[in-house]
Amino acid sequence: MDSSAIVEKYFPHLNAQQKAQFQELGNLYAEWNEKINVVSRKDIEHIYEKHILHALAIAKFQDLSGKKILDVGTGGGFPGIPLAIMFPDAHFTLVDSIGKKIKVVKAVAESLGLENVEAFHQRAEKTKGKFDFVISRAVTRMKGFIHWVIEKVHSDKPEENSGIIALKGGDLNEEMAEIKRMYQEVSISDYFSEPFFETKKIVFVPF
Ligand SMILES: C[S@@+](CC[C@H](N)C(=O)[O-])C[C@H]1O[C@@H](n2cnc3c(N)ncnc32)[C@H](O)[C@@H]1O
Repeated sequence: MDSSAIVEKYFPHLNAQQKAQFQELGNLYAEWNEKINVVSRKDIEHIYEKHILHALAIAKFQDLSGKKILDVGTGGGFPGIPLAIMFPDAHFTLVDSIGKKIKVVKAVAESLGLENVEAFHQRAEKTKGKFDFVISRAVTRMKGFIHWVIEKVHSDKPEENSGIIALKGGDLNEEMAEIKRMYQEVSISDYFSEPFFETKKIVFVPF
């Protein structure tokens, strides 16, 4: 398995607790993935690069300190769990429509002592509450996603960012042409130099 060194390379100011949590995270997913498949078997070797660091691209794009975040279709906890380690004073609600994946999320959060994570076996459409940001990776096309979450995004401070932050790959022109809203697209290779990120993007839809 690759190691948390790749996280420390791009986030040199982690405290001792965060370093320990990131170090443990790979082991926890390796163990849980034997029982419940949350990342593909071949990807577990590259979990730090392809899942953990990928999730943390959102931390490079947006400071989430103090924010309320909803991770829709979190699967085993991506991008929510790595971001919850990175932003201990932000609150994360993670939902997925598959119960056994949420079981993994809860177990991982508990093992790490993450007190800023709640996880629910729930469809996005049924999730209640208001959030500063809704985040996701690999769930559905943006048009349908906006429909699911439009009522759930709010901002107390209009001068600060709020909206959807999605991790996406490849050519997004066709998908994003379906939406009528303004959006911003950022290449993750602006932050991370590994070839894996060459085709990866962050899409921000402000609300
Ligand atoms: C390809 S997986 C991605 C999981 C995770 N975000 C990741 O990147 O590893 C898509 C996930 O979205 C979940 N999902 C799909 N539609 C959903 C919905 N309407 N509400 C909640 N979760 C949903 C699926 O159960 C699945 O776990």
